[in-house]
Amino acid sequence: MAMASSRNGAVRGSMRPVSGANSSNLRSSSFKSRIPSSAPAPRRSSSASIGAADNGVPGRVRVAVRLRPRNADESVADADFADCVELQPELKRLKLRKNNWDTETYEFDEVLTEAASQKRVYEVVAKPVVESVLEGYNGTVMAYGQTGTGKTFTLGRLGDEDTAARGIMVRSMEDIIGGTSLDTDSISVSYLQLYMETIQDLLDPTNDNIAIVEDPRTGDVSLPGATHVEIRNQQNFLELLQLGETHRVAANTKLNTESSRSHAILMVHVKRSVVENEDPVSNEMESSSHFVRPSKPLVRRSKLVLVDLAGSERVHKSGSEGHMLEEAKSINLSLSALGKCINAIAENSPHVPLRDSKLTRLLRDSFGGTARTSLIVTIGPSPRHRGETTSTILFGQRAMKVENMLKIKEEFDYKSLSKKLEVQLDKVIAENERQLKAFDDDVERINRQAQNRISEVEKNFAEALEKEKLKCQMEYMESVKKLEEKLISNQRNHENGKRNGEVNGVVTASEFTRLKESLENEMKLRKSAEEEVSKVKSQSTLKTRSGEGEDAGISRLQKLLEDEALQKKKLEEEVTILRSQLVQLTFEADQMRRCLDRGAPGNSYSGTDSLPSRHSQARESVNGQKAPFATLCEQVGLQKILQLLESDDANIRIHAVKVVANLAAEEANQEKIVEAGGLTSLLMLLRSYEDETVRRVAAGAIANLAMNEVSQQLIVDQGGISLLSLTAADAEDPQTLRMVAGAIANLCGNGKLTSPTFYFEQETDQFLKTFFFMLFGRQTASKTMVGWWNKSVVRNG
Ligand SMILES: Nc1ncnc2c1ncn2[C@@H]1O[C@H](COP(=O)(O)OP(=O)(O)OP(=O)(O)O)[C@@H](O)[C@H]1O
Repeated sequence: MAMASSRNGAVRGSMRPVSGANSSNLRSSSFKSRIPSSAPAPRRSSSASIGAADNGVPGRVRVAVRLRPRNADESVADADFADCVELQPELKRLKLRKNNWDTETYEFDEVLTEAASQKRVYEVVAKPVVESVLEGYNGTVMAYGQTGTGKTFTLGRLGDEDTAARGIMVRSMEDIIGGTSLDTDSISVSYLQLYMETIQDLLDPTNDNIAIVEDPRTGDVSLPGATHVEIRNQQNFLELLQLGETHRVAANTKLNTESSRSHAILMVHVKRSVVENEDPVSNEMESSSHFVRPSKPLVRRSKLVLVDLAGSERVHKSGSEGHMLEEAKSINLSLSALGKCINAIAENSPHVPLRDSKLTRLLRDSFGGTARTSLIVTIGPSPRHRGETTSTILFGQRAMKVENMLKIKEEFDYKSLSKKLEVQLDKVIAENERQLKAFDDDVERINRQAQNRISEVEKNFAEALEKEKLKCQMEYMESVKKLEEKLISNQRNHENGKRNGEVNGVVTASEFTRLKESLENEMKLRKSAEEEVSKVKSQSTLKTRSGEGEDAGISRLQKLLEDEALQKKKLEEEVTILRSQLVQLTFEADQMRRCLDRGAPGNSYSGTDSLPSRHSQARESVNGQKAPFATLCEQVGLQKILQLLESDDANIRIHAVKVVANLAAEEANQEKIVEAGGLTSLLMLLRSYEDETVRRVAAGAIANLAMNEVSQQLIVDQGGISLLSLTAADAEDPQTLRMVAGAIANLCGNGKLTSPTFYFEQETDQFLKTFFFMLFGRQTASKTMVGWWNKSVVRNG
């Protein structure tokens, strides 16, 4: 391999001054403007991948000719001779002097004189191709010419000392970087040389035999073994170019001190993302959906191939020998294969010998393929190389006949689509997570509020419970205190009575004992109630601490509260009864005392033995205070006392009926008792047969009620007479009979009840006994009764 050296001017310095060039009359023209058919508008593919079968846009290979200025040798050697070519750039013509008197004229797409700047050369030769590459087409810019005519100068100069000297490679990359976006597009390069029919990697010299891979379906050529370097900026690229140049094979020949011995191929891969226009129909359909359909991403992959061919040479002129001769042969062979292919394509030959050389295989897309191709042929002015110049010009002329079919390679960018979908999915997931978190926060907040509310309710409940308990305790203590006071006062009275030797058994010791027991029971009940309350409270505290089953706890507490209320009600009933008992006892003691004072028995029913009488209505005490039963009635309530008549407890019933009987002795209460349903209850007790005392006292109560005119009619209406008669018939106790008789007497005494005959249809002994008592026990028996006695009872014996 020949010594590596720079061929791009970075080392060799700048171009020598143009000699003999007259550029003042040159008219600038655009290569692009002359190839309107090669500037197709970008179009969109309807398929995922656009193959070669798709309709393309015709695009002829454009050819420009560039004349190198005379070099130092030529200035000396050809000093007396005119250039072998004469350029007419304004006419895009070149006149080739065959000899002093004969010229041949050739037309090119662009004619660039020795004075043409690198910038102009780039703009007319390469820029249209670069623009096409940015649009998605493949493009090729190739330099062909005799050795030493300026191919590398045109293509490969870096211009690091003089930016004006930058060649096509550098300027192309500048425009590609400027025309793409780092965010959405990518640029990568491979730099290779075809040397002695092997493809070598200029970016990695160890990679020196790269295979050409052809896609049998599309015919696309690729070099998968080549190094691909991503380009992020121009500096990046310049460094790569320099690196590649150091690895390119060059040699010193007679015609070029730095003659390229290989074809250099720079491949620039451009991948651009384009967004397909939205489909309005599907957009409408999807507008109602929450899912935002991502725009359809497409990707266009294009390739710019910049080829700096090795120079064709006549070996006897270049002086190549030995290995260099082999190189020259190989170079000429590949260039000749390229020429043959171009000829075949230009002449529409059915066979194009692409396979004759690796160069033609590599460039199959550039000539007769889908790429936009621009060829610059470089020539020297020296008449000594007229033959080689002619050959170059003819090569260019044939190339101009080659028609390519430009096609965009466009495909769906699945990678980008998946990336976009991933981003969208991430957004949806993030949104979902945000909503979930908000929901959890809401739940937590509601839970917290509920917990606070429960705590508040529990606190209120505990407070209410405590208050209720205190109230109960206070009431209880008060009741007990009152009871005890009354009990003490009764005991005192009792003892006084005893001392006076007037005890008649009304308030017995056993009754006091029972009362005491009742009080003790009451205390026990109260104690158990208190225990229950503290138990409930501790349960409530435990429940609150554990924080479990608040609802169940609350309902249990409510149940306990209800039980407590029931218990309280019971206690109240008990208190009522005790009160009534006390009142009863007080009353009886008072009555007894009064009787003793008067020296005669009381004449109203006392709940014991006294007969009811109209004269016993006044129940006010001497000093004008209310009677004890009236006070009881006010304290306890008549309704409650009457309810006790139906109590399940016989003891309570007895006390209740006694109280009611005493109440009934007071005229002011009689109507109230009847209106509150007391009469009905008393009549029922009369017939209950359960206890003779009850019957007796009930009869006494009825007898008291019978003194009232309103009550009398109600007694009759409710079948009271019949009940009294029946009671009289089966009563064993003379006291009972006496009470019944009193009741009937009071009823008859009214005078309004004129048909009592039915009383006497039952002529039993008991019945007669009743009336016996009635007649002899009471002076106030009615005349009707006496009449009946005379007529019926006495007559019948
Ligand atoms: N247009 C030009 N203006 C000034 N100098 C030029 C021009 N073209 C070429 N040269 C000079 O001519 C010499 C040969 O040029 P270059 O090496 O580019 O030729 P080449 O065609 O690449 O040769 P080879 O095929 O042997 O590699 C170089 O010194 C270069 O600077």
